Amino acid sequence: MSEEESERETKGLGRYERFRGDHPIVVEGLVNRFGDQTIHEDLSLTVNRGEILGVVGGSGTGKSVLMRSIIGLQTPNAGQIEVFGRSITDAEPDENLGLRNRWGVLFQGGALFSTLTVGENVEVPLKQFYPDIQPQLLHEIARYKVVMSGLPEEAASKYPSELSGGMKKRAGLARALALDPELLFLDEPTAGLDPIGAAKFDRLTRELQQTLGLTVFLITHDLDTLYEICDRVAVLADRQVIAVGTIPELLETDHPWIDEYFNGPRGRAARESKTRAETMDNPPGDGA
Ligand SMILES: Nc1ncnc2c1ncn2[C@@H]1O[C@H](COP(=O)(O)OP(=O)(O)OP(=O)(O)O)[C@@H](O)[C@H]1O
Repeated sequence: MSEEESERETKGLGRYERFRGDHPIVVEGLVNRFGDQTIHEDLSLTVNRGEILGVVGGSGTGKSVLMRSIIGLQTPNAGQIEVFGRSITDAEPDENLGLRNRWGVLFQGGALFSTLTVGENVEVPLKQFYPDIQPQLLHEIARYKVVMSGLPEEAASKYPSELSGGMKKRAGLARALALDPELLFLDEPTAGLDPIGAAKFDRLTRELQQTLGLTVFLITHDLDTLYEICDRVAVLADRQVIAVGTIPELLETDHPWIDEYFNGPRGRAARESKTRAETMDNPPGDGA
């Protein structure tokens, strides 16, 4: 084995290689407890490369804790988590797995540094992973990510307090995209946005996923988002992922929470809205 091959064997993917496996995230037998409260018990989930996976569940079912476990911010009590084929759970908290620059995260609320401009916020991960980068290049990359996230270029010099809720989400997205990730984690990206802003954010997510070849792990309560852009949906309930599949597949399960969620008034409205949009795009008799 050459030196290069042996290094790859121990370190995993080289920085400029893309993950070619089918499943960038594999979670098996995950257990998370806080005191005597069990959040996850034997939870398993496999994410397919290139998909947008919606993650849903009632409040407090542990969607954010699951995301935090996958990105190594939460040490589980038991179980295995592999990201890009490397174990997150076996690693020491500070161990450099060569993975953290391969994913981007949009936390709930954006989690921007309030004393930094939007551009400077985007520069933070760039500086962390490329400490020798030239300032001019740093600014240019940051501005590019700002524009890519659907913000005007001038937004780069604004502070988070000067932005609307929707713009803050886009700024958080720009920072999540800073390092050209292969995997994007979005925690309730459309929460607090008006329906038009939410629909625009959904479209942006889909466009970015398609053009950049991203795999997206998307926690949401937004039924329209699920219908519009998610390839599959994972449902958290009873401390586990109780079902994962396309929405039609989920509708065939007879779990009461899934039934109430998708067949309740909001679920029906989202489905009808999706059907209406599809009918307008492909009117009957248009396919001849
Ligand atoms: N660091 C922590 N210490 C103690 N309990 C925690 C901690 N983090 C999360 N929890 C608890 O774990 C449970 C799951 O939290 P989590 O934020 O993952 O839920 P969620 O499904 O994302 O909820 P929501 O949809 O309301 O955002 C909650 O009861 C929460 O209080």
